[in-house]
Formats: sequence, structure tokens, C-alpha cells
Amino acid sequence: MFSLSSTVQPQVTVPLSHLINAFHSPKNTSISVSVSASQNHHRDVVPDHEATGNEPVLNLRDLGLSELKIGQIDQLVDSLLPGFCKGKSISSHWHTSHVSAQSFFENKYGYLDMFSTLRSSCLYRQHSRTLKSICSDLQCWPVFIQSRGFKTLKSRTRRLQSTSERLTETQHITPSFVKGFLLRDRGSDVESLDKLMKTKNIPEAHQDAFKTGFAEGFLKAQALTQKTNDSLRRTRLILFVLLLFGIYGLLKNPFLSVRFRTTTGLDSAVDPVQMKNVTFEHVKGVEEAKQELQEVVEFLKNPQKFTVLGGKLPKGILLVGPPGTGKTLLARAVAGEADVPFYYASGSEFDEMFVGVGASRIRNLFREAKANAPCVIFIDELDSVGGKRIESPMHPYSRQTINQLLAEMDGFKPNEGVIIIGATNFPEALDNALIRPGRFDMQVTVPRPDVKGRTEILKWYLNKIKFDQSVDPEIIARGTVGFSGAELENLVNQAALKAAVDGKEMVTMKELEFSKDKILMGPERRSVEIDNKNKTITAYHESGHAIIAYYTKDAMPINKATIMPRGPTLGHVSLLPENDRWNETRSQLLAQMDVSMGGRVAEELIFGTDHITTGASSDFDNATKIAKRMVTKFGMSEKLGVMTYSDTGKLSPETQSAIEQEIRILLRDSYERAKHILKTHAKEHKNLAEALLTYETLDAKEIQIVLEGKKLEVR
Ligand SMILES: Nc1ncnc2c1ncn2[C@@H]1O[C@H](COP(=O)(O)OP(=O)(O)OP(=O)(O)O)[C@@H](O)[C@H]1O
Ligand SMILES: [Zn+2]
Repeated sequence: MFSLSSTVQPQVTVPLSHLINAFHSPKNTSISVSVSASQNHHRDVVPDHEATGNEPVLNLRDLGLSELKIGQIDQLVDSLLPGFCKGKSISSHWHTSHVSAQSFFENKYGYLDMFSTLRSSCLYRQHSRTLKSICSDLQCWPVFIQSRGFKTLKSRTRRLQSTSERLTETQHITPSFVKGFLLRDRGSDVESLDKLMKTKNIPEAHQDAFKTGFAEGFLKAQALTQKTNDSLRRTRLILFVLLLFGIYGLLKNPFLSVRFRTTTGLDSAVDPVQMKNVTFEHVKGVEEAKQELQEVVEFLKNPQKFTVLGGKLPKGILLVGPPGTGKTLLARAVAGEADVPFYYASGSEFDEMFVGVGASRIRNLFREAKANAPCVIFIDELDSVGGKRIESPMHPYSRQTINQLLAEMDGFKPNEGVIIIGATNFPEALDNALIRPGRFDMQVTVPRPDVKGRTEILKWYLNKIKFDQSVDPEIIARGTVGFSGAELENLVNQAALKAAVDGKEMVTMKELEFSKDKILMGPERRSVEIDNKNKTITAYHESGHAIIAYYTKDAMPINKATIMPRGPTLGHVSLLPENDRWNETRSQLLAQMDVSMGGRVAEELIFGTDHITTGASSDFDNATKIAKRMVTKFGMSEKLGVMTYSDTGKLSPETQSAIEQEIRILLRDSYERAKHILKTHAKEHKNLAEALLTYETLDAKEIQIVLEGKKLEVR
């Protein structure tokens, strides 16, 4: 019975350490019944393994059996100690019930179960210490672990580790066994030197030299390993530094950083700037606005002067005007003149999707500003934060932000020294609560500069570049009606770039005119191939406009005529008002219509009715617009009287047809006047067209020379 159980036992597959414990530890009870049975044997035969410490220790190498295969050990024991193997009878009993092999184990694994055979054998009982020693030297002791899947190096290491852990936990395992077990892979290195010397038959006299060489090689290999380790360490360090840089770069990325700031609400936008270098001197053409802001500067410079008299200054100033007219520049100049810190914030910065972020930024901004009073807070694009409070799914928390702004503005006294300047292009979009007295109660308009302002601005920016003395900023200013300060700055800059590209040393009128046309009408299209016929038509068309402008009393003076294609046009004539026109007379409006008609009239007179082109459509648009406004807005039609007709669609059919009739008469008369002038000045018309075909572009002086019948200097 007992031996049977031991024969069956290997079907329970347990790790080697457990088996070892089963051999050596009488305390171990965690294994199967059959194993504890074998413990009893162990106790009977070897009561105290310490006591047998003097027994000679044999190992496989000593016996010259290190090459022995595991499956052969049983046979070896059988042949060496046949008298002790009584267990054979038991296995023969088992043998009768199984035809294929002697045991389940053998059937399953294909070789004999060493342990059970050994344990049941006399060899084990009588020479247990020797066997232990043999075990310690066995480098490939079978470890029965049922595992599925791939065996990786990692799993092998883990298995080794877990095995060794369990081994060290057990006090009854001899240190040499553990050592031998753990070092079983490394032992081969030590062996190989001896083996090598033996196999190479190195004479004893040379053995020392051989060993020295071996050691040197070993040391070199170690140095190489060290080098590899060093370079690995260096690579790791470089990778780590690169990673740090990468993370830093990501945080610096505008999109990410904005998101970061947004989500954390950390961005306080409260770094003040000292604006010493910007003063009112830098802002041109907005004299009225500067005068109004002068008193704010005085207050910031000397608040006591105002408080003594009990006067209150506005807390908030609203700068209203089109984009690029210098609102930001003015606010900076206020801070610069007063020499106080300038806090810049853009309204859109407060416009956040996240709850309370906008409000908290406003709180931070005002807290910082109050701590550094006197100072200026400038909120650009105020309409995006202070727009009318509407319930919008896009900006669910905008109310919170504007409420916070209102609360902050109420939260400090008028003479505390903090001036808030807001800027907007759409004052009508602002929330009413924001523009009531006590908040943004002072409004300063910053309009587009007039011709004088434009001249000043042009001069200011021209002084920053190299320009020819022949440049007359006023001429450019006259031709840039409606330009803002920013657009004029851009004009000068583009002229400087053009001069640089053309390899010129200075900017001349030519470059300035060029960049003006580019801004007004788009870039030149030099690459467009225009055939001679079309060029001729364009030349006569444009000189038709020019002739009418030249010979009509109230028309604007001509500035330039060109047949160079630019933007959507094949050519154009530019006229310059002497001054900005605040209003226009009837005769001026009629003259503008006549000039517009000049193009088509010229085509008709020169090429015949059948050859008129589509090129006059924008001229007619222009003329019709003027005529319509004269009739419906300016009360300039005798038939319809001094009355405005705003929504012509709602008018009676009679009135509508009367208006149309009047407009048609105005246009027809204009056409006839133009025809008369061109017929009268047919010679000049021809000369000018030919000059345009030759020179492509003519300025005012050149046009005058041609029309006076003089010869143009060859360019
Ligand atoms: N009146 C001016 N005098 C001198 N430079 C000007 C003037 N107006 C505008 N500029 C130039 O144009 C730039 C842009 O102007 P600024 O930002 O002040 O305009 P803004 O009215 O605040 O425009 P936005 O409404 O778009 O914010 C200025 O930095 C300045 O270089
Ligand atoms: Zn035209």
C-alpha cells in the first residue's frame, strides 16, 4: 500500500523545492499524504542530519558521472547497488496492470520517476547525505512545473526566483545545495578554463602564462562591458534629457499651453508692462482723443490734485473706433505718459468654456492692479467679454465673467488710482450695465484719420525707413481715404519691402504708389498675357476716363492712369481729392458720373457700337449708385422733390417708376456730356491712349504733358 502510493505520487506535479522540503523537513505538512509518508521514512533512518555531518560527501563530478543523463540514474543505481533495490517487486506489481510502461509517470513523461524510485529504494535510506550532495551537483534537476504557453526568459527568471525564494525560506536546505542550485548556470564558466587546458593539452610550464592570458582577456572583456554600460547609461541620460525637453516644448506649444492655462485657470494675465517708451508722440492724427485722455494722464501722475477739490474721475474710459486706428496705442501712451504700470488683457481671454475661469482671471487682474496702483488696465475687444448678457449655449458662463467685471469695477473707489481703459469696434454691442456712469462712463472716439492725420502718420513711419526726398506724403495721404493708422503703417512697410526687392537704396513715390494700389486693388498681374487688341481697348477706355476728368471742372484731379492689370481690373485711373470731402456738391456728383461714363463712351466712339465691351460694368454701377442717391437721398431731383425714399420696395409703383425715370435721365445726360467732351478732345484722347500703350502707367504730371500736346521724356 505504502509503496503503491509512492508510485502513484508523481502524478501530483510539484516544484522541486517542495520535493526537497519533503526530503528534508519533518515539519512540512503542506504536501500530499504520500509525501508525508516518505518523511516518516526519512525520520526513521536519519534522525538527525546534523549528526551525520562527518559522512564523506560524494558528488557526481567526483564519481566521474557529471555527463550522466537523468533517465539513466535509475539504471545506474540498479546496476551499482542491486541488492538494495527491493522496491522493484512493487514496480513489477504495477507493471502487471499497465502494459505500456511501468508507471503513470513513465506513461506520461516518457522516463522513470526518479524520486519515487529513489525514495523507495534502500540507496536513499542508507546514503541519503551522499544523494543530497549529488543533488546539489546536478545541474539539470527536473523541476516539474506544469506550465502552458511560451517560456520566456522572464518567466524562467521568475521561476528561478520563486524557487530560490522558497528555498531560502526553508532552513533545512544545506547552503551548498542552494549555492549549487543558484549558480548552476555559472559553474560552466569556471569549468571551461580547466576543461580548455585539459583538452588543449597545455603543458604545466605554460599553464601560468595561459591563465594570465585568460585573465587578461577576462579583464578586457570586463572593460568592454564597463564601456557598454557607460554608453548605455549615457544614452539613457540623453533620452531622459530629450524627454524633458519634449515635455517642456509641448507645454510651450501655444495650443497646449492655452489649453493648460484654460483648464487650470492659472493664467492670471497680470504681468504689467512699464510703458515708458510709448507716449502721445507716437500716436498721430488723433488729436482730439489725445486731448481728452490728457486729463487721465494728469490724474495718474498726481491723484491728490484731483481729490483735494473733491472731483471724481471716471473709472473707465471706452475707446471706440474702427480696427487699427490706434486705440491700443493710445492706451499704452496714457500709461507711458503717466509712467505707471500697464496691464493688458484681451476680452477674448476671458471668454472661456469652463466654469469660472474667465471670472477668476478678471479677479486676478484687478487684484494685481489694485496692489500696484496707480496703474492702467487695458481691456481690448471689450465687446467679447462685456457684450450683452445673452443665454448662449456657446458661452454658458459669459454672464459670470461680465458680472465679475462689473463687481470689480464697483469694488474700488474712483480715486484709488486704477484706470480701466476698454476698447471696442462695436460700442452698440456692449451691455448697458457696463456703460452706465460709474463704470465705462467716458467715451472717446478714435476715428479714421483725415488727410492731415494720414499725412502725419505717413511721415512718422517714413521717418523710420530710408526714403527719397522727392517723396510727398501728402499725395499718398490724399489717395488713401479711409485708411487706418495700421493700414498706413503697412503701406510704408510694403513700399520698403518692394524697394528692397527691386534693389533700390531708397523708397520713392513709385514704391509708395505701388503698395497703395496693391492694398486698394490687389497685386499686379504682370504674368497675365493680354493681347494687343485688348490692350488698345483698355488704353482708350482708361484715357476716356482721364480726358473727362481732366476737362470737367468739378471732377477730382487725376493722380494716375494705368493699363497694368491688377486684381480684377485690366487698368484704372485714380483721382485724388485735394482734401477729404466732408460733403459733395451736385456738380461734383455729376462730374463723378461723367468720369465713370468716359470709359464706355470712348469704346463706342473709337471702335463702334458693335465693339463695345463688358469692361464698363463697374463704371455703370458707380454712376448708377450716385444717380440713385441723388434722387432718393439728397433731394437733387426736381421732379421728386426734397424727399428721401429709403425703402424703394415699399413705394407705390408710380413713385418707383418716377424714381427710375429720374435716374435714367441723369445717367443719359451724363453719357451725353461725356460724349461731347471726348468728341471735342478726340486728338488728346488718341495721344493719351498711345502714351499709355507705350508707357503702361502715367502719373498726373505726365498726363498733363501729353494732354498739352508735348512730348514725353523717354523713360
Ligand atoms: N494713429 C496712429 N498713429 C501711429 N500709429 C498708429 C496709429 N494707429 C495705428 N497705428 C499703428 O497700427 C498699429 C495697430 O494699432 P492699434 O492696435 O493701436 O489699433 P486698435 O485700434 O487697437 O486696433 P483693434 O481695434 O484692431 O485692436 C499700432 O501698433 C501702430 O503701429
Ligand atoms: Zn472704366
